[in-house]
Amino acid sequence: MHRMPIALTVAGTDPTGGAGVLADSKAFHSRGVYGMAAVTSLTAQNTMGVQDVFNVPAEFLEKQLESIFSDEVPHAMKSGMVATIDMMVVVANMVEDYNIPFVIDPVMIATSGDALIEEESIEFLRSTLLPAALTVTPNIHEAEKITGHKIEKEADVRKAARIFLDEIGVHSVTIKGGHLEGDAVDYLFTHEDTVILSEPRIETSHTHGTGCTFSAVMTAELAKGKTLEESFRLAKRYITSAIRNSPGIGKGNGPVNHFSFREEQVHE
Ligand SMILES: Nc1ncnc2c1ncn2[C@@H]1O[C@H](COP(=O)(O)OP(=O)(O)O)[C@@H](O)[C@H]1O
Ligand SMILES: Cc1ncc(COP(=O)(O)O)c(N)n1
Repeated sequence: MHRMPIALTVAGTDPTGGAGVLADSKAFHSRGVYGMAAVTSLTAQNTMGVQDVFNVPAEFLEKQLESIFSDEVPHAMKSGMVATIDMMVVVANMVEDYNIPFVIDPVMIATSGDALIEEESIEFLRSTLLPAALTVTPNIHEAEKITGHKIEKEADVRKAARIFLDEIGVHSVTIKGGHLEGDAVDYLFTHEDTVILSEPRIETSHTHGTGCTFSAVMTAELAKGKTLEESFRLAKRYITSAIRNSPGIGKGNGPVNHFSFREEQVHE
């Protein structure tokens, strides 16, 4: 029997498969990791926007997590869309009980601009959930919302990182610069050092689910026992390939290709 590393995602669904648990599961699988998923919310969405959201009751999220953890403890986990404080409490309790690498993608708004979590839950996210993570992976808008500061250039990214590390008390923060101008530059800040990764910007509107996919790949690598920096570097290479080879699905902001990086490596 060959035991595979296991990664768990705690996130919402996107029935068109570009974001949320479906995207995470594809990313886990393509990295050779066995994927599990506990669903927080069902969304009715597509590449054009979010048409509706149905939040799972927090007690039922808890039941899903109990089913998983009483059977197998994953080697790493991530959270995506966690819409309410009650659901955040359930996730925070679970993380406290099991000491596994935990990546928080602080999903707040979809690429289309639609809100995905309750405004009141943001303070709870800041005070309780974020300090429990090994790393938190905000995009520029999420970093602005969490720190309360506008981010336009690298100096602002560095200031935001100080707030995450010194005031919020995160272990590390991975700030994704996909929404800034110029090259696609991402930053990993820990208390000890900073790693900056840059790739030329790809001219495309097909970036639906990039954040979900990026954090899922980091989680998959952590599940294999890779370091935070190794996981960050791999996720950057993976997402660049995934965006470059997007499958052109839908009428709006289409999804990325979760398998192109793997195919490139097979042919290397
Ligand atoms: N047009 C692009 N070209 C190349 N890389 C991109 C592009 N847009 C986003 N990325 C990369 O995709 C990842 C997700 O970033 P971002 O778009 O900032 O987050 P989110 O999907 O959460 O909004 C990051 O690694 C970012 O640098
Ligand atoms: C269920 C769900 N979770 C997350 C996102 C954000 O997606 P992105 O990765 O584009 O920020 C989404 N649109 N839907």
